[in-house]
Amino acid sequence: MTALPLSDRTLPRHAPQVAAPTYDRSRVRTGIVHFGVGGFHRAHQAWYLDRLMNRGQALEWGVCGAGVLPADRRMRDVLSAQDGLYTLVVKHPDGTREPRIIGSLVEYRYAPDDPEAVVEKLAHPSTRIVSLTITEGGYNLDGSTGRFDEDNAAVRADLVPGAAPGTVFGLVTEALARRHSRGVPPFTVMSCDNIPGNGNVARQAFGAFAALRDPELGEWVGREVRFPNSMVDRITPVTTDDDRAEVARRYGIDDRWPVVCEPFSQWVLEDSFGCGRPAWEEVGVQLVGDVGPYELMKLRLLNAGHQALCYFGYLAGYRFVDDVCREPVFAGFLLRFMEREAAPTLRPVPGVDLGRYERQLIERFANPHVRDTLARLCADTSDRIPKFVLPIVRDNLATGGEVGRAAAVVAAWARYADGVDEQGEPIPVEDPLRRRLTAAARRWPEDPLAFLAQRDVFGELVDDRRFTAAYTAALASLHRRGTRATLRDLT
Ligand SMILES: NC(=O)c1ccc[n+]([C@@H]2O[C@H](COP(=O)([O-])OP(=O)(O)OC[C@H]3O[C@@H](n4cnc5c(N)ncnc54)[C@H](O)[C@@H]3O)[C@@H](O)[C@H]2O)c1
Ligand SMILES: O=P(O)(O)OC[C@@H](O)[C@@H](O)[C@H](O)[C@H](O)CO
Repeated sequence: MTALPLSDRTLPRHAPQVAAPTYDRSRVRTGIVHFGVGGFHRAHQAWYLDRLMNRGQALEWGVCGAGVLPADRRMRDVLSAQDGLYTLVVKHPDGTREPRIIGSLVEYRYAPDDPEAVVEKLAHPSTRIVSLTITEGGYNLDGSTGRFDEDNAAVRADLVPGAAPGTVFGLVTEALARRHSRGVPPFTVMSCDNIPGNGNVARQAFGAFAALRDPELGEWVGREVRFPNSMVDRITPVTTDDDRAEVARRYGIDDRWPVVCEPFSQWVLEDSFGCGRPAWEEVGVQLVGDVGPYELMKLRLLNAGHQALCYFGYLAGYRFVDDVCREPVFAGFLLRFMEREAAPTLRPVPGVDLGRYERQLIERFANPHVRDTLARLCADTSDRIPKFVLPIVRDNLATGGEVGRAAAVVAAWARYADGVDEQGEPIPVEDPLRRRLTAAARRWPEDPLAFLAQRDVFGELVDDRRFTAAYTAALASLHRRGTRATLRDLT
């Protein structure tokens, strides 16, 4: 089958083969500006909106994507060639595929092309929500103090009076300032990143930036802007050339950037919006007063669980999540970590059986068609382990709970950061702190605590005897006996 490019013009020719928007896209107006259009936004929020639009609702809640980083130029080019359309392929564990062309993303702006246009888009009263998936590192908070890093060069450049804004903070704050002076109510800022208290974190980051610009503006942002917390969940791997080829071969769509994901999807959202919101509850989103218990459950079981799998798996020579997860020694360790260390730190979650949730996670990770890579999970660890794993350790240290498996996860990161796997293959460590991490990791065995002594990452953990004993034992075992033997002792 010859694949046909995807655009509004070709949509009627694709629609008979693949589910496609049943709504008239020319009637969709933008009500949301989303920063960080990557795989996840397109598999999750944009999908929920598309479902509403297919029911004839939410046509005033179309998405205008926005990018600020050089890497976003590619998204700009693809989405402009495809009129914002893309194919989402849901991959079921039995091999069934569910393709759908998503139409809720109707505009895209790459901020460096025209920052003023992005600011005016944000300042326009029709923009009522600004949503974010800018990654854990995107909030520019210092890892050890949790404070907004005002020494960041891009942030400093955005604080120069009259400078064209380049960061998400500069763009959003300039727009809020204009709305304030024009008497337009502020939009809601909705973080959809995997961060404990993501709304609170966004409030802190945007509030701090606004206060640095103008204390009165900072005070207004803190008082008037809503920052709902949320728990978001759908495993969305990085799109590969094989995914593109498969979409062309199976569905005849020449899509330059499709998205693949698992069937499971969950979104628990704090119902706190200043200027209205789409009726997301009609398509399965849980709108609640307190997201806290759901969010802790997901971050400490799923995301920390990913961390409890990925370094061990990678060191042992695996490259895909499902392959590791089908090996009893790795899956057994993961289950024990969840049951004995993560779950005891959780609050009761309304309507959820945690044991079932844990087993379901292992089934989700083991889906052989999603082909999520360990490399994706192993990237940017210095932004992940402190947010997903260390809070579990701190809670357990405080209550006398078990910490041996979490200590082994941290040791596995140290062994991974060393840069060579158990087969002697080099590891392409991707982390903003890579040089320093690798240098510290390579000080083993002379200085077994060198890695953990990085207080900006681990805080006070290096001073805790119970934790350091478990950590040094696991690290020595990983170096001397390897992952499998180490994990066997811990399951
Ligand atoms: N992929 C998943 O399975 C998944 C699931 C749940 C939640 N999430 C959340 O979504 C985030 C993005 O995941 P993804 O899979 O879409 O990744 P991705 O790499 O496809 O997209 C990340 C986007 O964030 C932008 N970004 C990164 N740093 C930024 C910064 N400093 N300022 C502004 N924009 C920045 C990038 O330019 C890109 O547009 C994750 O970090 C996580 O918090 C992802
Ligand atoms: O995307 P991150 O960096 O927050 O974490 C990596 C994965 O654990 C994460 O993307 C999960 O796949 C996702 O949170 C599932 O909903």
